[in-house]
Amino acid sequence: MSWITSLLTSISAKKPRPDGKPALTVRERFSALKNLPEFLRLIWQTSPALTVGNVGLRLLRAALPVAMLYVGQLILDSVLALSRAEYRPGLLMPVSGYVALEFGLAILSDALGRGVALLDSLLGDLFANQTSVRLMQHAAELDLDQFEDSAFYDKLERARRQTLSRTVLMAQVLSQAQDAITMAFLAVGLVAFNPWLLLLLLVAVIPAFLGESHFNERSYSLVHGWTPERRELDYLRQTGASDETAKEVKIFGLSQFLIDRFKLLSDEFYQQNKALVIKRASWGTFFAAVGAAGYYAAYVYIIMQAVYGRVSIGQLTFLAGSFGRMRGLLEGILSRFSSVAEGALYLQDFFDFFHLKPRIIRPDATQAVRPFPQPIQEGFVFENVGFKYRNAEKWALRNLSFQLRAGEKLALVGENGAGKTTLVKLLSRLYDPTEGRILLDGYDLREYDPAELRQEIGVIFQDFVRFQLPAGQNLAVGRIEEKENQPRIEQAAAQSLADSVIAKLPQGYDQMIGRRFNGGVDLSGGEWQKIALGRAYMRDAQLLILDEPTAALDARAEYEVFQRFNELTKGKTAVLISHRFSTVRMADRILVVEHGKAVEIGSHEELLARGGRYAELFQLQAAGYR
Ligand SMILES: Nc1ncnc2c1ncn2[C@@H]1O[C@H](COP(=O)(O)OP(=O)(O)OP(=O)(O)O)[C@@H](O)[C@H]1O
Repeated sequence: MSWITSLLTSISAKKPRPDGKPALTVRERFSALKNLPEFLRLIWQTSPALTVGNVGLRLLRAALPVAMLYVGQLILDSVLALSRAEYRPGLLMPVSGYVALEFGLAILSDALGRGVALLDSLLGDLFANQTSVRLMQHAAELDLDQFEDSAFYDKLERARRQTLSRTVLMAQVLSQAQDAITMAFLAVGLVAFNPWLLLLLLVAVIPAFLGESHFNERSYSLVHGWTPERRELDYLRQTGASDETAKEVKIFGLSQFLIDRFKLLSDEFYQQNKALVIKRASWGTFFAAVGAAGYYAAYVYIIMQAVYGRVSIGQLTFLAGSFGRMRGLLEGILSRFSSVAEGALYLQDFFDFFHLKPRIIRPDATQAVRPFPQPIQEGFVFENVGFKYRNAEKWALRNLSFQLRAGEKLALVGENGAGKTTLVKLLSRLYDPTEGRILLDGYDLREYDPAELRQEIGVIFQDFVRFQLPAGQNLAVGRIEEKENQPRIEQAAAQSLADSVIAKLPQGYDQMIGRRFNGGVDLSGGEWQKIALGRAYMRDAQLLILDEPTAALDARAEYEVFQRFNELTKGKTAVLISHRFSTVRMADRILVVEHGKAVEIGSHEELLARGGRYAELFQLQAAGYR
């Protein structure tokens, strides 16, 4: 009897999951089902008409099996009666009527089955599309720092992967209801004959159900625990073969390194999964045999009843057919139940992602939202601002105080990692300070609507995005509402010197740039930078921020860009980050940042005269040119 002990241990043991957490209990598995109503509501919202149609067809279909079995019984009994009677004309009439009825039911059943499959697939596609859109919308609302958290990525990843499999869950939940109704119809006949048969059925099927749900939970845990590694696998696959990485992968001969890592991870997953699926298949075979034994016991019982003449041959086929179908249905319902429960566990991840809330939002209804000043009067004041990145030990900025006056051009200088880009991110409220505050015209930046603030700020980051879009649209992303406004796009291109780049493209503003898509043309680093700069000019922003906007430009282009920048931003506030002192010195004032603190602020001349940090850095660079 050791196999029974082993089965029971295997099913009831609370083995740790691969992610280190204990295995889910039956109660936890059931409690995941609470996600289903919300899920059904989402399906209903996708298309009420398709949902009603789907449920209606399934209800009709649910009644068909019992009707067909019953007509089968009538046919058989009348044929047997006929075979015993003398032939008389007209005697065949009822039989042919029954056969015609069964034929009609068979056609109807097929048509309904196809109708259900069609509505399932239409509803499923719509649901997947709408979910992807919701996913993108929600991701767009979240804060930048949430994107920098790897736990967040795991959630996003799981939510993404589940968009498609949710449509399978939908079909499963609906089939579950349909089969339950069919079972109820069939059960009526079976209970009338002998209620104990129903019990036998349950006993035969329940071990299979427990086994299934146990293995479903194990496989959920395996997949769940492996999310970070699966993200890494995707990353390795992408890095090993993509246009963006091909150059360095080749030059540094990295492909074997990437392949080895991929193999190591994927083999490990394969081994763990293999062990699980083999166990699952073995137990599955055993449980199926238990189910079959129950079925044949009942079958023998019904046959005996027919032999003793307690039921007719027609009833024998009806009962045996009902029992067989019920076994199939019950097995289906129970095993689907565990995969529905598994789906519901995955739904938890899906809803978890949607429950993530951004923190940088419009002030709530109890506080008045301060209108953005038109124009800015005093400017921005940093008061003892400190900022620490999520999961970072070190402060990126600390005790930072200075004023960015309205209408001035302020340059930020400092060594790598000093905190310049971080300062700019706080100014544009991609993050909020961990300590201290930033004031705009005397009020905390948090009192303004972040969306309005971002409209008034134009930022071009050093790691700006090279959108795989036509040249014109690549500029228009600076103000996407104006994407059809060709004169405006051309003007921005002229201001940022991107016009000469675009003039060389075979299809001008319509030329796809970047190599990802057909016919795309790639640009040089400096050419991309000119396009990105054009985005800043697309905006009507009161504050322009350029984070190393000219690092890839040649000396002449850089000089020209800044001449223009000064003319074009007259009266506007601007922040420039640059390591080139030829650029920096054009600013009205210069702020020197060191280890997250402001160490000096003043004009080029003032700072040189002071002979401090700026003067030292300036001399250092100037010496290189002598
Ligand atoms: N997303 C992030 N998560 C954690 N730490 C970060 C993040 N971004 C920057 N840091 C850290 O914050 C500090 C300041 O970085 P920041 O990018 O502001 O420097 P920077 O002055 O702009 O440097 P560079 O001249 O190299 O562009 C650095 O120590 C950096 O490692």
